[in-house]
Amino acid sequence: MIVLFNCTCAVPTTMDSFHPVPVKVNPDLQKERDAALFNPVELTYLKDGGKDKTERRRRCELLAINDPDLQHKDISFMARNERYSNAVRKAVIIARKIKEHRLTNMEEKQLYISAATQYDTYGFGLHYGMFLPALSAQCDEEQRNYWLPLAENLKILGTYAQTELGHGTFIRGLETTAIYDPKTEEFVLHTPTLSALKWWPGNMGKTATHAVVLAQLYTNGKSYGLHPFIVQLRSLENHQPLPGITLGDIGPKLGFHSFDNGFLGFDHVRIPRRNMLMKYSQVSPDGFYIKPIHAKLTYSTMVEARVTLVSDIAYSLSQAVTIAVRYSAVRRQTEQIKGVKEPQILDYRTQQLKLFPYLAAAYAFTFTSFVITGRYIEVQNEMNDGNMESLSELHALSAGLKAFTSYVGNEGIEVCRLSCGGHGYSQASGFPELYTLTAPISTFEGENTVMLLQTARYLMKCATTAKRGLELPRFVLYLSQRQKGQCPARNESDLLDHGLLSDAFEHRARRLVIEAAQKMQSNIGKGNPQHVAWNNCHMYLLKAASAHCHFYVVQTFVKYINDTEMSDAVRDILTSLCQFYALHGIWQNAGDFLQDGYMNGNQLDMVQSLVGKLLDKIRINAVALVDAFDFRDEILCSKLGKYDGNVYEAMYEWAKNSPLNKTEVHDSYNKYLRPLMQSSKAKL
Ligand SMILES: CC/C=C\C/C=C\C/C=C\C/C=C\C/C=C\C/C=C\CC/C=C/C(=O)SCCNC(=O)CCNC(=O)[C@H](O)C(C)(C)COP(=O)(O)OP(=O)(O)OC[C@H]1O[C@@H](n2cnc3c(N)ncnc32)[C@H](O)[C@@H]1OP(=O)(O)O
Ligand SMILES: Cc1cc2nc3c(=O)[nH]c(=O)nc-3n(C[C@H](O)[C@H](O)[C@H](O)COP(=O)(O)OP(=O)(O)OC[C@H]3O[C@@H](n4cnc5c(N)ncnc54)[C@H](O)[C@@H]3O)c2cc1C
Repeated sequence: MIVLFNCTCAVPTTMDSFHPVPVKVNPDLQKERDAALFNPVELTYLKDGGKDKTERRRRCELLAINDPDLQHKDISFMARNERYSNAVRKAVIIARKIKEHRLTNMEEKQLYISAATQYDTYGFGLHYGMFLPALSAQCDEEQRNYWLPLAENLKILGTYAQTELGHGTFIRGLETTAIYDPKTEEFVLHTPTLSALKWWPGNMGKTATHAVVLAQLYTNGKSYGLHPFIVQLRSLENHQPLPGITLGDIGPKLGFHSFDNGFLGFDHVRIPRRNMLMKYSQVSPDGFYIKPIHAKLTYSTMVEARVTLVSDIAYSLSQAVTIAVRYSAVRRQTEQIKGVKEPQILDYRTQQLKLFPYLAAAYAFTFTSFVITGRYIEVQNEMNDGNMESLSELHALSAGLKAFTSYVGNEGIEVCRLSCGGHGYSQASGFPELYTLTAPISTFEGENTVMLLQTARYLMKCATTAKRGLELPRFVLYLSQRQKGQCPARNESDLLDHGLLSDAFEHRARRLVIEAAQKMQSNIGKGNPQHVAWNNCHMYLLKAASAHCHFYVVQTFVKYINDTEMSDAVRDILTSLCQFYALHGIWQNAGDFLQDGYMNGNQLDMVQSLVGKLLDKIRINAVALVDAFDFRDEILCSKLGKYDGNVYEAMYEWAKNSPLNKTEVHDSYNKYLRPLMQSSKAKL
């Protein structure tokens, strides 16, 4: 390697550091680490749930990273076909290795998969991410006993086929039909129109042998709405599509290049009656329909996926800020005083204002993901006991948080990319892959606007319940409390109080929810039908749902700090980060806090001044805060975000591997350039 950058510092060799020693660390990055006011590893333990969990995670990651069978050239240099093939190859190896390493616990499997796939998609993502969860949630016991062992042992490979070419959001409008034929005790699956082709399901184009297909159930001449069916798509002998089934890949997308999102059509395909997943609703051999205990139980796979996506977005945003903060500590730009070294770009206030809100959000979303995952497990247990009471709450919470966090997460990743200037645009930065992997989270598993409107729908009902003085679930209890008048902050120190900040977001959410409910009422009062009133009020509803989610995140951050044991140093930095998250949120949404006079101009001035002051507190700890996420270089896959900060050498090495550099003179010179240049009459 040509050394273009001379480094002098060695990585600290504490017991807790897992980074390879002795690499030379960029001195600017080392200086940042030396100046930090807390030990990042303490925060790592906190985030992972304890030192033993951190160690277990690192062991799992190393198992994958050090495995020669899982190595390959950089995916940036692969064409799509090669990427797909590589993803499938790795998925097969991963499955074998998980058994060999006896990784039985789900968390360990996920850690291993994530380290093994690095920043590419997992070749069996839909199989494990949606097919298996759908089977687990929707099969009755006999079906579970039959299908789960086949799926778990990869004897069959599955996908989740719901969306159609003409219908994604409005799933009640899906066109694929499953008509019961009592004579043969079979369902006949059919795609009646072009727009009814299943379109988008991941791993369906080329990989899956089976699918959980969502189709409109008809029996005895009556329609009973959407139900899940397990359907074999390809032969288990030679992988050819079965008779009556049309399958293919939908072509290249913005990202997800290794993924075979597919299309699927049925031409009167017959499946046995017991291929309808019958945990909640059943069709008897003679065609009698038994309805589920809750109408929306068919949608439960999506709820689970939305909960998971909150963790995924927190993870991706953490990666983006890690890359951008480390690079900003290493990158120097624009001489300020003649002859004095250019400053680190991290010292520019504008750079801090770009990055620190997302650094704070990455922590806020991580803690939020813990809470929503916990709530999901609680509700799941209640539902297993036949109690469906909290399903609507969970739907509203997961839909809203999936949308709120993915909006911010996608925006944050793009801002982080921009904050790295030109190099952020290179695939070497890791941003293009990170961005395109996370961008569709705003769309899949429920388009974000639609999801926020679902949350709003629930909040409108709660507002009515509150008005009637009836009981509300814990997470919306605030709607039944009276507004607290004006913000009591008299000085900046008052504004740093977590309770006061949480109250401000609570006030804003309650006001916007009540306002949206009033707008709806007055719209309906004017004689508009419900759906027209709803459409007329979209802007209020969206704002109300978003403010509710924002409050939920602030409140969760505050509660996490209050309820969790940690050292004073870590508490101090998390407190600053939480204050910054909340104050920056107020500053960015100042209109909402001023609109009803809850805050005044003077208080807003103080908010702005505090945002500036907190930048300094975060600045000194910024590198340590991203180090605490504890991403190995092999997982971060970014030449800009390397732990040792030796960015320029890494970029140069990486560029040398570009396929265009295989020969000094490219073929196109002889084919095109030379004839052009030599045909010219002009002589040198
Ligand atoms: C060895 C290895 C072992 C282990 C490995 C472990 C892990 C594997 C590792 C990695 C894999 C991880 C991830 C996967 C990999 C990659 C991911 C890649 C791609 C992602 C895949 C993407 C998939 C999809 O996108 S699937 C399709 C998703 N589609 C949607 O989300 C559609 C959105 N639309 C809807 O949800 C609905 O139609 C609607 C918009 C909600 C409206 O529905 P509907 O019209 O029916 O309802 P109404 O509006 O009339 O409301 C009626 C009523 O129902 C309530 N409601 C609605 N939905 C729900 C619900 N879900 N639950 C509960 N209640 C619901 C609604 O609020 C109304 O209530 P009220 O009447 O009371 O008001
Ligand atoms: C990478 C990727 C992977 C996917 N994987 C799968 C998969 O494995 N299986 C699967 O079944 N599907 C999958 N999907 C499909 C995905 O779930 C849908 O695209 C998603 O649910 C959004 O639906 P849509 O495309 O119909 O969007 P649309 O609903 O057409 O959205 C377009 C616009 O219309 C607006 N809009 C729609 N309805 C309303 C409304 N009621 N009120 C206000 N505005 C509205 C939206 O806000 C948006 O702005 C995948 C999609 C992608 C991009």
